Amino acid sequence: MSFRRVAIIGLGLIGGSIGLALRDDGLGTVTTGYDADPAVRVRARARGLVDHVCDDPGEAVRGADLVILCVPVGAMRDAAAAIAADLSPHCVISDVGSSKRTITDALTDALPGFEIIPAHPVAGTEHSGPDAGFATLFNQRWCIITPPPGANPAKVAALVDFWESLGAMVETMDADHHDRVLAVTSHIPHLIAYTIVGTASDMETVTRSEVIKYSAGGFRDFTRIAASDPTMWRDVFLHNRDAVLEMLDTFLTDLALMREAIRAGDGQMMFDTFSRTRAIRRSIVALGQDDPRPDFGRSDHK
Ligand SMILES: NC(=O)c1ccc[n+]([C@@H]2O[C@H](COP(=O)([O-])OP(=O)(O)OC[C@H]3O[C@@H](n4cnc5c(N)ncnc54)[C@H](O)[C@@H]3O)[C@@H](O)[C@H]2O)c1
Ligand SMILES: O=C(O)C(=O)C[C@]1(C(=O)O)C=C[C@@H](O)C=C1
Repeated sequence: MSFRRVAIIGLGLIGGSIGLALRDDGLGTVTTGYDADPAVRVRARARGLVDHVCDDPGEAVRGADLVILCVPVGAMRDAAAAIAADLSPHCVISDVGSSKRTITDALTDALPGFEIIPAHPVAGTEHSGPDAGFATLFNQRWCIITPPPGANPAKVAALVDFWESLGAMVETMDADHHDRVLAVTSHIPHLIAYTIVGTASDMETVTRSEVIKYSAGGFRDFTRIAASDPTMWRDVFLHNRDAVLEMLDTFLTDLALMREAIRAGDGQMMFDTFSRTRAIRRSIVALGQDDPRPDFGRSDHK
């Protein structure tokens, strides 16, 4: 089976990118969309993010065989409740949220009896909103699908095909495992970036102008990540709390070891750690999995 009519709820970076990618896929998929913010709907129409931008969530999902919720993690339950009465009984409900356990539970509660197959494209930028999306966002990027136990295998396979048709590489895993992995690879890195940029700008001995003036190197890379959407990231930390706290404890233990090495002048410990992490970066690049976007991975990106 393949999805002929796709409804996108939330027309920001991720929803808009899905719409644009579907427009370009040549498969003739009909797309509809809705966003709670009227100004976003205006921009979505102007950019042609979907074939039909609706002013009502129910109208957007009527007749759809795939509905993808592309709203902040904390808005998933309300977005699901708003479409419940208008869904076709056969349709698949999915999402793109950055954490998976609490979303799976919220969607199962809000939409009893529907086929819910959560997903997370591990692709994004620090930009958000309807003008931020682009059709190639998912090319060669992972999309993790977390089918709940008992999910219909044919519908899971159709969702895998759907994401592959957008250019993504797909992996399936359990929602709790997803949340622990992403806590380390995405959520804590964002927390570190938000914190270090905040720390630097708060320091009394480093004026704001010095922070800006000398931010050409590593700090500049942190500022890109720390510019990510505050609503999105607040929700991620509220909803992936347990996994983030667990991984944060491990990170803080390692940071304390590093602090002790610096205090004790243990150059060998630092050299060994930095050599190990350099090897990790080099293996990512060798696998061709550093960022394929042409303007990323350079020190002069915006
Ligand atoms: N930004 C990233 O890098 C990235 C990557 C992968 C997944 N995600 C996930 O994708 C989701 C969307 O993120 P984004 O970056 O596209 O955010 P965004 O801010 O660009 O877009 C979200 C849109 O949802 C709309 N919205 C909010 N509540 C709504 C509701 N109840 N009904 C309808 N519309 C509603 C907002 O008006 C906004 O336009 C989030 O769950 C996020 O965790 C983000
Ligand atoms: O490239 C970026 O700007 C991102 O932060 C994208 C990123 C990530 O951490 O990799 C951010 C959150 C998502 O849920 C998925 C992707």
